[in-house]
Amino acid sequence: MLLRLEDIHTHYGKSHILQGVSMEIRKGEIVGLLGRNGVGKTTTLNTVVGFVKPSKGRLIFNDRDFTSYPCHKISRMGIAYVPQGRHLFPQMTVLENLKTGMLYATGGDGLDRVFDLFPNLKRLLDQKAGSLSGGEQQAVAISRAILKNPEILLLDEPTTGLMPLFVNSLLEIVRRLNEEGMTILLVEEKVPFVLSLSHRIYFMVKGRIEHGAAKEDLVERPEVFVDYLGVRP
Ligand SMILES: Nc1ncnc2c1ncn2[C@@H]1O[C@H](COP(=O)(O)OP(=O)(O)OP(=O)(O)O)[C@@H](O)[C@H]1O
Repeated sequence: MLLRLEDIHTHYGKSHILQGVSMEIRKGEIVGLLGRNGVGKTTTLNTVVGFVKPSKGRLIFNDRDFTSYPCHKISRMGIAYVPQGRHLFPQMTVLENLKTGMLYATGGDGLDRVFDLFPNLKRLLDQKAGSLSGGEQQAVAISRAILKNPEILLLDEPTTGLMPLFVNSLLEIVRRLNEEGMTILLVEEKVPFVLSLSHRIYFMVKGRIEHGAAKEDLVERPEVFVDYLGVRP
């Protein structure tokens, strides 16, 4: 098992947001995390990367308990995050943004790999990140995350604000990263996107994982999506 969440409880002040989240992600998988707005998907990712500390439960990565680790140590361990909204530095150039991802770089082919995945980035290096299109910004955000050569990449709503053409190329990029060995945890509201990519999907309801199933099982039982999300895939 690469990443395991064991009975995770997370609070924001007095609000008890995660109420016992347990899930497992095996090496090499793409795992989707679905749920209605506000059930705690982003909080789950924020808890894994150490932005917020759980009040109860354990986080395990490669058999190591990292529940109490600070963010930078979690990042260095091999967990990368592309947050919702991308969080680039808009006034900095693309290259400067990428360099922030190289601070803790542990190896890999660095920028060559990024240009291989996103050839267009090469001619945008001197442009301010804030001037780029949504698709280009997403490319920078993903590139910055994978420069650390992580074992697992957490993606939060990566298709938000992308034109359909970019959504398709993002799908191919995520698939390719996975084929090259990267494990992916994907939070995304576009169900067809998640269904197309994921090997397994977890369904979250009010701060808990209520259901988890392999993609093949879900394809045959679309009513599961209605039960947990209120939509058909
Ligand atoms: N910093 C915060 N302080 C207090 N409450 C928060 C904070 N961030 C999120 N919440 C609350 O925690 C709950 C879960 O939010 P979260 O963003 O994890 O949900 P989500 O499933 O990712 O939903 P969405 O798809 O809307 O992003 C929501 O009720 C939200 O209002």
